[in-house]
Amino acid sequence: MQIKISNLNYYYPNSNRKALDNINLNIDDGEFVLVVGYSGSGKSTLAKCITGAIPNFYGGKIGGQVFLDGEDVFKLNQKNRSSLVTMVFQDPEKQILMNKVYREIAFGLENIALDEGTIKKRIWESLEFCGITDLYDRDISTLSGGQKQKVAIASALSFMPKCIILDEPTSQLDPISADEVLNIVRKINRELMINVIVIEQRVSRWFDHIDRLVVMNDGKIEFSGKKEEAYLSNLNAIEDLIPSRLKLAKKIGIIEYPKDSRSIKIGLKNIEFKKITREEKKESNMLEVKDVKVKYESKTAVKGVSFNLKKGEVAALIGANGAGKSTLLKAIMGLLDYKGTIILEGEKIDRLKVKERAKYIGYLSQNPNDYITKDTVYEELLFTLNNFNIQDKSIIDEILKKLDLYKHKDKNPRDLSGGEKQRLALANTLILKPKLLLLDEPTRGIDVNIKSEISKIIRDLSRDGVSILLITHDMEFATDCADKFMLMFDGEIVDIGDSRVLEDCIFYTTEINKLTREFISGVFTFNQFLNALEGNR
Ligand SMILES: Nc1ncnc2c1ncn2[C@@H]1O[C@H](COP(=O)(O)OP(=O)(O)OP(=O)(O)O)[C@@H](O)[C@H]1O
Ligand SMILES: Nc1ncnc2c1ncn2[C@@H]1O[C@H](COP(=O)(O)OP(=O)(O)OP(=O)(O)O)[C@@H](O)[C@H]1O
Repeated sequence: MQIKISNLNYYYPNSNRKALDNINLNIDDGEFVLVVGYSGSGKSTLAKCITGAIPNFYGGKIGGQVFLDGEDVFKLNQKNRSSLVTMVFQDPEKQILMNKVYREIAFGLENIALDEGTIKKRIWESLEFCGITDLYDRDISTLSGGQKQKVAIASALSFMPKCIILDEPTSQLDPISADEVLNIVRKINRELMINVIVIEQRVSRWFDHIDRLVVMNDGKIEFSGKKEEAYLSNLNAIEDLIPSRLKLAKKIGIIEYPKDSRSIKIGLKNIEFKKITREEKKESNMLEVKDVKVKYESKTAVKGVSFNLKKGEVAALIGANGAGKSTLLKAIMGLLDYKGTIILEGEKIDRLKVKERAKYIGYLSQNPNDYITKDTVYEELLFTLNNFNIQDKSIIDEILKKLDLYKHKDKNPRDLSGGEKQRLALANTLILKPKLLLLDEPTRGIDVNIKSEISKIIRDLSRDGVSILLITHDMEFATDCADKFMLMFDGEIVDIGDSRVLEDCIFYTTEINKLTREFISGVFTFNQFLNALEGNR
C-alpha cells in the first residue's frame, strides 16, 4: 500500500502545542518502516493519524491529508479503515478486551460485521500465521507477555489489512520472546507483502530488517529515507545502534566501522578482559530476603527465594517473561501475601502493610497509569508529598527538571506520551527519597537520552546509600547501572553474578549475543556463561 502524507499538522484538544508539525512523508508499497525519535516526539500521534483514529476518535485540530492507496483516510468509515490499516498498541494488555484468545480475535471482526464463517476462518488463519494455534482457547490472563503480544498481532492481522502499525512491540519482552515477535513481524511483511510500520525508541533491534527509517523530533520529521541513506547521513539516531557496544569497543580499540549496514564487525583477539574491582563501600545489608514464597491460586510463582542487597547496592533482576520477577517485587513491597522473611535495615517488615512500607520503599510498577489520579503533573507529585506530610515542595520542580518533564508541569497526566507517563511514575517514586527502590522495568518506552539520565539518577542514589532492585530486559541499561545481576528462572533465583565482569564481556559478536540470550533465558548459569565467553575469546 502506498501511504502519502502531506502537510499534516495536528493539535490535541485543549492544547496549543503542535503535536505534529507539517509532516510530509511517502511510504512505498510493501515497505518495512521503522519510526524512531525521542519520547514525546510525536511517533504515536503520527501512527494514530495514519489509522484515522486522529481525528475521528481523538478530535483536536487537524490540517493536511493522509492518503492510503489514494483514499483519504479521514473520510473513511471504521470498517474501511480497518481493512487498510490496523495498529497494535504499546501495551497489549490495554488492547485486549476479552478473556479467551479466540473471543478476543472474534470481537474485532464482529465489530466490522463479518459473518460467522469468515470470522472462524480468519481467526484460524491469523493464529496459524503467527504460530500460536495452540493458544486458541487459552485464558488470556494465563499468557506470558510474549504470547499476549503475539495474540495482539494475530488480532491485527485478522482484519487482513494492507498495513500494520506496531507501537513498541518488543519493549516489554525478554530477548527470546522479542526475537519471536520480530520474526513474525518480518514474515508478515515478506510473505504477505503487508506494509509494516514499527515505532520504537531504539534502532538496533530492527535496523537490519527495515527498508526505511523515519526519525521524528519535536513533532517534525527530521529524516526519512532508505536505510542506506540513514547510515550515510550520520544521524544521531543511528548512534543508538548498540551504543554500549560502540562505547566499549571504541575504548578497547576493537571496532571496525560498518562498511555495509548489516553488521558491525568486532574482533576479539588479543583482548584482555580485566576484572575491575570498584571500591567496596557497601558493608551492611539494606534488604535481606529469606526463603520467600508466593503462591497465586493455581501456581507457585516464587519458590523460596533468598538474597541480600547491601546499602547502596544496585541489583538487576533478569530472566524470561513469566519467571516471577514482578511477583517477587510485589511481595517485597507488601502488595502480595508471601511466606518467608523480609528484613529491611535489620528490622523484620513482614507485618507492615503497604502504606507503612511505602515510607521506606519506593515501588514503580509496570503500568505507569497506576499512578495517575490528579489533573496536572504538578498536582500528582504534590499529592504524594502531602500524603506523606512532607512540607518542602521544592523537590517537585527539581525532579521534574531532572526527568525533562518540567515543560509538562501543568498538563493532564493522561495526555502524556507513553515515555512521559513512565517518567512521571518514576518521579512519583523518587520524590519520597526512599531507602530501597523497587523498579519494575523503569526504562520501558524511554528514549536513550532519558535512559542515560535515569541510569545516572540510579547511580547518584546508590552513592547516597539507597539500594535499588530493578527488573529489566534491557541488558545495556542494566550493565550501565547495576552492581550485580540476579537471574530468575521459573520462580527461583538461579544465579547471582557481578555485573562488572559482564560489563566487560557481554556485548561482542553475534555468537556472544546468542550466548547472552541463552544465559538470560536460564539455559545456563552465570559461571557457565562466563566459561562459554572464555571459550569464545
Ligand atoms: N491525548 C493527548 N492530549 C494532549 N497531548 C497529548 C495527547 N497524547 C499525546 N500528547 C502529547 O503530544 C506529544 C507527542 O506524543 P506522542 O505520544 O505522539 O509521542 P511519542 O513520540 O509516541 O512518545 P513515546 O515514545 O513517549 O510514546 C507529547 O508531548 C504528548 O505529551
Ligand atoms: N494474578 C495472577 N494470578 C495467577 N497467576 C499469575 C498472576 N500474576 C502472575 N501470574 C503468573 O505467575 C508467573 C510469574 O509472573 P510474573 O509477572 O511475576 O513474571 P515476570 O518474570 O515478572 O514476567 P515479565 O517479564 O513478563 O513481567 C507467571 O507464570 C504468571 O502467569
